[in-house]
Amino acid sequence: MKIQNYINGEWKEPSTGQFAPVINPATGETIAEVAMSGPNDIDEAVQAAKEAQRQWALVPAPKRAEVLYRVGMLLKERKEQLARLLTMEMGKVIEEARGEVQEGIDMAFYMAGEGRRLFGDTTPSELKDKFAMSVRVPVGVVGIITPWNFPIAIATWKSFPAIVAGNAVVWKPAPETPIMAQELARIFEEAGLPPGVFHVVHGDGPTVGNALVEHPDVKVISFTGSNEVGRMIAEKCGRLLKKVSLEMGGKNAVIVMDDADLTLAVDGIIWSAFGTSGQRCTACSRVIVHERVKQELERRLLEAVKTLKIGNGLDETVKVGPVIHEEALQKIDRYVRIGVEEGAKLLIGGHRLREGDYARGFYYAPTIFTDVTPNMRIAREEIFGPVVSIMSVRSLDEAIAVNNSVDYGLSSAIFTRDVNRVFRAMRDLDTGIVYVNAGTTGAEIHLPFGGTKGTGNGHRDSGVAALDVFTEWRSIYVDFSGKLQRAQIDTDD
Ligand SMILES: NC(=O)c1ccc[n+]([C@@H]2O[C@H](COP(=O)([O-])OP(=O)(O)OC[C@H]3O[C@@H](n4cnc5c(N)ncnc54)[C@H](O)[C@@H]3O)[C@@H](O)[C@H]2O)c1
Repeated sequence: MKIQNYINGEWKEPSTGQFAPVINPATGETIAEVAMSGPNDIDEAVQAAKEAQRQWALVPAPKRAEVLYRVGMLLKERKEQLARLLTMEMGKVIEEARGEVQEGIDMAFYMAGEGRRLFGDTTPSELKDKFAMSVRVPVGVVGIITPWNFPIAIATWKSFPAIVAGNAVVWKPAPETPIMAQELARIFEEAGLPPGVFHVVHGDGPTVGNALVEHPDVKVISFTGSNEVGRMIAEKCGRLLKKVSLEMGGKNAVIVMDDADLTLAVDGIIWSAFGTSGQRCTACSRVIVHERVKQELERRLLEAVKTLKIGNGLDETVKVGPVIHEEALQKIDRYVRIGVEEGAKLLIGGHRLREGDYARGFYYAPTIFTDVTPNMRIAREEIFGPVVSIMSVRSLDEAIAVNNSVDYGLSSAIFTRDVNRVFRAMRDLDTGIVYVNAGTTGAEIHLPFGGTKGTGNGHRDSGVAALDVFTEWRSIYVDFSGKLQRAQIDTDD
């Protein structure tokens, strides 16, 4: 399968004529080839998007929303087929792949509903016979740049609100996972989205991603990915005075207090630490446990990890799939060596899996460190693999301080039965998402998604908050007095 760009409603060869292999991480096999485009392809897509956007913005929003309803229905019909393709290109287990497609379905219906809202504000004017309101208007052409770990969900979080708000979209997916991008473009086409409103240009970050960021006709960049790349993009957008929304990494912690339901805590930790092989921005990579229950929690975690079946995610009984590629495996392994050198104690795992069926894919054993201290690198830096570090504390105050001591602020969780502790945690955990008696993953699409500190720059994906990224506020004053009324001057006082 040769994956082309989708520009102005047509499938096109990249101007470079170049393609790169797409590898199934479970088997190491090449399953497709993806276009490696150049800046010219971005320019062509942006010019077409600019043209199409003018007409699209004139379509009433409830009519724009009807396209999203049809997109939602098509995603629903094809859920199983899409989930299987997703598992093949990205590696996550089939159950999670179905969940990811479901996020897209939910987002389609939710944002279709926004087509009949897109609420503005009316407010009294300070002058007589004058009407004041503010309305959302589209920004124009939106550039979307996404990572490989959620190849379809993140694109739906960004493109659906952008499109319902009347923008056109140029999307650069991660080169590791182009198949989902191809499928989403096909679905938009079948749903009747006019040509030119949605484009996909494949390629690498420094060439194609950068061309999108720097293009003068792209008014907003919505980026999800690593902190290093996000910072670089933010610097460029700062110089260009371009609006940019950044969703980046996490170093998310589960706090387990001494009154916690430990069975539930173990389930929550295992699911959020080893689901998607730890390759979620919200993955649990730290456990902050009260010293009184540390030993018991460790014993139960060890037992649970031993039952996890690792392998090809297409097998329904597999719970942990491969990681994305060799480079990721090496990075994870480097961090494990660092942890050992820093003096952390390896409870389980800490090595690649190479034997038998694992020989050709990219597998890492679920890994738990204990006796980790908050200043160690494995407790501070994002590893993005199935590695979790246990730290012990003596109080809730200390747990909150340790949670908040890292540079990231995406997600956190607390297990406790004490309502006072729950409300303290809800107030004081410095993360964009807080879970009570659940793991650090599991966001729902109608709530804002994003984080504080090094995780982002204050914007949010999902929920109504996403519309703030893809619209501008326009304040409108209508004076029906028939005379010139000067604000702040022609008042009665
Ligand atoms: N907070 C969130 O919502 C969220 C969600 C998922 C993943 N992530 C983060 O994503 C990271 C993993 O994904 P990744 O390895 O694909 O990230 P990455 O930053 O390497 O790549 C993300 C995207 O940026 C592009 N890119 C790379 N260099 C670029 C450049 N110079 N200019 C423009 N674009 C460029 C890539 O091609 C890719 O499409 C992790 O750090 C993870 O935490 C965050």
